[in-house]
Amino acid sequence: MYRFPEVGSLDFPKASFSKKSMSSTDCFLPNGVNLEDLLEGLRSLSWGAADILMAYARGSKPPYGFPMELEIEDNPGGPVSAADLAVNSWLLDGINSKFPTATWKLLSEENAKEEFVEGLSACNGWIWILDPLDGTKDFIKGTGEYAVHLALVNDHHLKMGVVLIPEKEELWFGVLGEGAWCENRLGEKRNVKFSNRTQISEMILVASKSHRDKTLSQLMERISPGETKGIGSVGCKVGTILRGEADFYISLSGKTAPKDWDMAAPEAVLRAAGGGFTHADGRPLSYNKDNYEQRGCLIVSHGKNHDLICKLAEDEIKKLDPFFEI
Ligand SMILES: Nc1ncnc2c1ncn2[C@@H]1O[C@H](COP(=O)(O)O)[C@@H](OP(=O)(O)O)[C@H]1O
Ligand SMILES: [Mg+2]
Repeated sequence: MYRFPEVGSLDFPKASFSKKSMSSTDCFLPNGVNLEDLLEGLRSLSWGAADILMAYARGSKPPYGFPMELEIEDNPGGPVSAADLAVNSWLLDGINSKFPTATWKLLSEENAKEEFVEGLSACNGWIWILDPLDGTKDFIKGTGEYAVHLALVNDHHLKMGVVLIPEKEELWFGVLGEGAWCENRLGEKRNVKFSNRTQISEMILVASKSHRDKTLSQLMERISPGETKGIGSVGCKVGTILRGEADFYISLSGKTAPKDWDMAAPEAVLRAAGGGFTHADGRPLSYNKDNYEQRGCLIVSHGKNHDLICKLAEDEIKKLDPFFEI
């Protein structure tokens, strides 16, 4: 049986997807789950989610009986809209009904509070980590920079991820150790296309627009890339790297931190494609632990000079804040 590499091991598997190379027999999945059926189920759930979100984004009636009104609740952890809640229930119900016998648990940004009480954060075994709407602030503003994340984790290690970017008609899949690819609504596939830029002075850095404190701004300035772009949603930022439009992304926690559901699926797709996704000291991320926070300085890149970017970021952050926990 094929064993997937551990999270964080930068062994750069092949970047392209070949259907021939992937069979349901050599893929390590929960008992009774077949890879082809899983991919098919994820395709229909994802495009259904795209229909719901795009309807809300355009002010038209969402399908599947979800309410028309885009109500928005302002919470300390960020806004939650009717679109977040609709896609949350679409995904949770959909996974349960498509795979009724699978022995996995379901954790999503929207059910995390209840599940945390039940101790799901510490659970071993199979678990889906879902972000029904990543980039809610951008969704509300209407920039189109929003995504849906689904990641499958076993014993705290990533196995596969799906990142849907509705406004670009892109459905990215990544199976660790197998490869990553993009599909459109017709199921037409294309490969990841990383850029060839490796000189920091010509590389393009993407970062959050709405979570950019003084330390992150100073760090970005000190790293001094060729260009810097502010993009909403972690999935959309990683999408720019997968398309070769950008080269690396830096996430820095401050008073708040991104969570498992922000990082898990984008990491799975990027690493399955051969990219790098680590803390600046090279440590891998680990999922569904304690409070689901992904604190520290995270470096996400096309993988061609990941160690160099990490070293530079680590040195600079130590100068800016010697107490920062990388
Ligand atoms: N420093 C931080 N603190 C809290 N959340 C963060 C964060 N950086 C990123 N995120 C989360 O990551 C997602 C993308 O953020 P951004 O667009 O700023 O990069 C958002 O998720 P949600 O939209 O799912 O809440 C946001 O809440
Ligand atoms: Mg999110």
